[in-house]
Amino acid sequence: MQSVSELSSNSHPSNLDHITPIDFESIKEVPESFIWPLLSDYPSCNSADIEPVPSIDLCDPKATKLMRRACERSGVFQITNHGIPTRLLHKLESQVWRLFSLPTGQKLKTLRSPDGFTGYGLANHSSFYPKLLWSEGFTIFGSPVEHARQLWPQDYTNFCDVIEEYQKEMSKLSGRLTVLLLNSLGLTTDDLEWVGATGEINGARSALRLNSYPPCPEPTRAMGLAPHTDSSLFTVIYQNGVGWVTVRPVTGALVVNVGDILHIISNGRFVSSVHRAVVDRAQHRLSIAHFYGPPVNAQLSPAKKLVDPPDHPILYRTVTSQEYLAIKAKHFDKALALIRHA
Ligand SMILES: C=C1C[C@]23C[C@H]1CC[C@H]2[C@@]12CCC[C@@](C)(C(=O)O1)[C@H]2[C@@H]3C(=O)O
Ligand SMILES: O=C(O)CCC(=O)C(=O)O
Ligand SMILES: [Fe+2]
Repeated sequence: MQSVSELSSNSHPSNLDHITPIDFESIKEVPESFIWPLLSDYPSCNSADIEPVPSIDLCDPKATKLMRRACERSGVFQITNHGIPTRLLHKLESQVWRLFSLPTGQKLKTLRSPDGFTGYGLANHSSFYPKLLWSEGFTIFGSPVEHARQLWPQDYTNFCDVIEEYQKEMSKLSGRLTVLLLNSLGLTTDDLEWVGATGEINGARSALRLNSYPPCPEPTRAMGLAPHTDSSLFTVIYQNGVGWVTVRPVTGALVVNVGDILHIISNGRFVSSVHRAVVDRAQHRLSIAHFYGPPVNAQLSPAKKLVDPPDHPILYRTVTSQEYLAIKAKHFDKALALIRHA
């Protein structure tokens, strides 16, 4: 995969093009602005050379050991026995279809603002790339009721109820995952002042990102989401099929990837996985990503137990979550380098 800097340009046009998805209903061919430099990492037809992402059963007594190995190697794994009801996943998927199949004009009523996050639009990292993303998305922080009322003035409660139920389930699952991931580092929840005993984060800054990747006539030349790492502690993703370059979906499984913040807390031991989303000629792919993150005022620094010079020097200086998000929003893939410990 090309490095992010190879793909990105010096100029960062922040015009509306990098916020407003195209009208996929009327488009018949891929405009030049969506054709990326030849991508060397499009999933090859033979899946033999695709390193399988480990699938971990959360009830397996070896779960923490398997997680540690996956997080040290790639920063991504799939989970089964996660306890999220299948009928909820199906209800969620049908609400997400319902949103993205609205007429473009209707969706554009909730277009996110240039320096905002919530609402309809291209992923924020689009502005770091000269080419445009073949995708559309919708970001939710807390309740989506304001935007839902604009999308469905007469009938918005179903959407809000399903989103709320999913957010509650994701918070519980994220608490379980936090305990397991900290244990896999030899840490407990006491090592992080902003995490409760069962892994829940008081005042968590969590977000839901709904992603839609319509069928694309030139799937090997377009980009669904450009290479990036997530700024979360970790992200839990439900996908309806097709899958990433290395992640072939196991039905019913959820994908977990390590975010920048867990990478910092692990003092660099866990990989914050660079990932991207591919598109397909025939399939319309959806994914729902839940970003689990600390409160904005949380002090982020490598856990003391993991700093042990000279073999394990401290890699990052302390920043608040808010400071890190601001550095990431401005400097994107250079954010971690900018907070390296002198
Ligand atoms: C809570 C988050 C996390 C965000 C910003 C905000 C809402 C949308 C998320 C994403 C989703 C798509 C990739 C990414 C890189 C992007 O551009 O928008 C993510 C970003 C981040 O993880 O930094
Ligand atoms: O669509 C996917 O599977 C990737 C989503 C993602 O990486 C994101 O929303 O940050
Ligand atoms: Fe991501």
